[in-house]
Amino acid sequence: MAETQPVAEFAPAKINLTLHVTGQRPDGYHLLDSLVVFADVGDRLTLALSDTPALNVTGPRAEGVPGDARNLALRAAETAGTTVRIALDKHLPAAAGIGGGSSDAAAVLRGISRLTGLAPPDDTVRLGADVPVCLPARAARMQGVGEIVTPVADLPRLHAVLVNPGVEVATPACFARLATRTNPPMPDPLPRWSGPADLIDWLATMRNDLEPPACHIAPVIADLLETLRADPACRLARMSGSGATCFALTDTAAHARAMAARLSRPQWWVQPTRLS
Ligand SMILES: C[C@@](CO)(OP(=O)(O)O)[C@H](O)COP(=O)(O)OP(=O)(O)OC[C@H]1O[C@@H](n2ccc(N)nc2=O)[C@H](O)[C@@H]1O
Ligand SMILES: Nc1ncnc2c1ncn2[C@@H]1O[C@H](COP(=O)(O)OP(=O)(O)O)[C@@H](O)[C@H]1O
Repeated sequence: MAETQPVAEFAPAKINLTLHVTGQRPDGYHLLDSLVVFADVGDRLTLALSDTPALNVTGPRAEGVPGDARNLALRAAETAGTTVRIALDKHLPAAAGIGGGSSDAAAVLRGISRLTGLAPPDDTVRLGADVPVCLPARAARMQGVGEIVTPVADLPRLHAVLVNPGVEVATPACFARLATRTNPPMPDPLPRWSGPADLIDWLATMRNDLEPPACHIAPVIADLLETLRADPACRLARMSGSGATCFALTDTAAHARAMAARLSRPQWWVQPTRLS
């Protein structure tokens, strides 16, 4: 098969504004209720249909990312029953609670759909719990173990700083340390927020249930959250996913940029961003 013209896809960082763990299935997977948004920072992929699968990982965060069949980008193509050549320009820290691998997998599935004209496979949760929500990459409520994705229309756009303190937290270890597995869900239906300030006030009454276990596993996360909350521009600080990346919400883009400059540390990944 002659290679097709490559298509480009952006794989944005996934942020769990809330992450409520509401139960556990008999197979051990946890039931979640999470308000998920996407950042304007992320990985960049190009892919083309080809005879043999290939993956080239480059970019500032390429180190340590598997370049072989373990990579979720290649596994996504396999799930779609397609052979592609993928160039992955990695900007997101891995194993960081911002769904880098899942967002790459979703970007591959979107790219393959554009190349073949076929719809993505149904059962994408098998690739990873975050893949279904990363497929549309739009603000959504995520439930079940990740397979139930309900778009949230008109979510006010937020300004934020993302900070990863340079430690990896293993997702299973984080779930395993939960004190309780049956915690209250978010309200149903979700409220309609009048604007960013209203949304932030409401978020302050919600939770990330994985934050206490992650802080126990990696106390540097608790220190980071304390630093974020002490900053004059911070309206709300919380961890995303199973960590260790945390986000601080600010009133304006200028505040996010100024806060990011104040937070610069050698081992930290710090990004001002917009979430929507
Ligand atoms: C916690 C979340 C929240 O969005 O984000 P991350 O921290 O990964 O970004 C996700 O549910 C993670 O998604 P993902 O990383 O794709 O999960 P998977 O590969 O399917 O699962 C990794 C491991 O996490 C645990 N797991 C994951 C999802 C879930 N609903 N219940 C679980 O108990 C299981 O121990 C599983 O073996
Ligand atoms: N494309 C990818 N990018 C990053 N990590 C990947 C990728 N494919 C597989 N992995 C593996 O998946 C693990 C989880 O990565 P990632 O999806 O970034 O984290 P998280 O689930 O915490 O958001 C990493 O430890 C890495 O070895």
